[in-house]
Amino acid sequence: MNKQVEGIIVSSIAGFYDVQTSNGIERTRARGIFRKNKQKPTVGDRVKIQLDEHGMNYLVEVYARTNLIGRPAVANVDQVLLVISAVEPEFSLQLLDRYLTFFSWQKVAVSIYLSKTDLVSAPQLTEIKQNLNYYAQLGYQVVYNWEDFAQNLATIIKPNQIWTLAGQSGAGKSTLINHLKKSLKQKTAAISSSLNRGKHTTRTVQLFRIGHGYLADTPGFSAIDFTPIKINELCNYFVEFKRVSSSCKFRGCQHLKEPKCEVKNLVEKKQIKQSRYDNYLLMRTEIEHGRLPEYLK
Ligand SMILES: Nc1nc2c(ncn2[C@@H]2O[C@H](COP(=O)(O)OP(=O)(O)OP(=O)(O)O)[C@@H](O)[C@H]2O)c(=O)[nH]1
Ligand SMILES: [Zn+2]
Repeated sequence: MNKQVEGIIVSSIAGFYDVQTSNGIERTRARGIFRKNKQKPTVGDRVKIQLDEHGMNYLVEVYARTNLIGRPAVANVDQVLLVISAVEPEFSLQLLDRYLTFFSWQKVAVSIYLSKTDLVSAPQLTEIKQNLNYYAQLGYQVVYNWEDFAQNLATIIKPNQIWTLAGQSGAGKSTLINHLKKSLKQKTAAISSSLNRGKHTTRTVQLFRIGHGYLADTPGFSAIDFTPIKINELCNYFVEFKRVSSSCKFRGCQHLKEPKCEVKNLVEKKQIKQSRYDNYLLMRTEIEHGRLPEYLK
């Protein structure tokens, strides 16, 4: 008898998909129907598989995705661990706002990890922390110390959540993954040793089990493009603008030249950070021109 079970694709190699089920990992192949429909099963996809006692398991259904982000792509990302460096590359609020806006649009929660704190002076670090405090107050988790974070990861990552890393090139994503992998070695060993990989197969991205959730093992992505965002919706992805926008006089207020705008009012009162507002205007211009600035290509 054939049995159908559900699971999550944790890695894909040369046409095979490894699916974590409640009974461990099953190696499967995709049915031809996926190729015909130009639907490419992807790591992170929630799927239904058919187990065959003769050893050929098939992936029979891919459930609708909440999102598909990164390079290599991961589906159904719940949370991004955004790596921002204190220096090399220089700490940038503009960059931070770009990422936060992009992920807000993609309906992905974000935790912020500040890397390279060891390379800046105490006053520089204090200034950066003051800036990041604003974001902590908005509700973003801010992490300064990966050791603490690694220790608590199993409880921070909720059951079946999928986490991935993002951040500028050189920010320290690979370094962080390596730290985390080392400190989680015992817990992640199960997946790696249960699969005997061919030597010359191309690997894409693999999900590691952490507690009852998953973390992608590759750095995710550095460049983002939010020019597909509709310009009139951009303000909804700035969480503090969105929260107060019902107090603006006009419905659908874009917080530009409209009278009695609560966002502008709070910027003036310094309750909304000036740089957030400035970056909002910059992103509007960018969407209008429909292109990525040179330095992010
Ligand atoms: N001193 C110090 N160096 C760091 C830290 N994190 C990363 N680095 C260094 O910064 C450089 C870039 O780090 P990576 O981890 O390769 O950065 P990445 O984000 O994976 O970069 P891409 O692969 O280009 O996207 C490496 O030389 C790291 O050793 C840190 O916390 N402190
Ligand atoms: Zn307004």
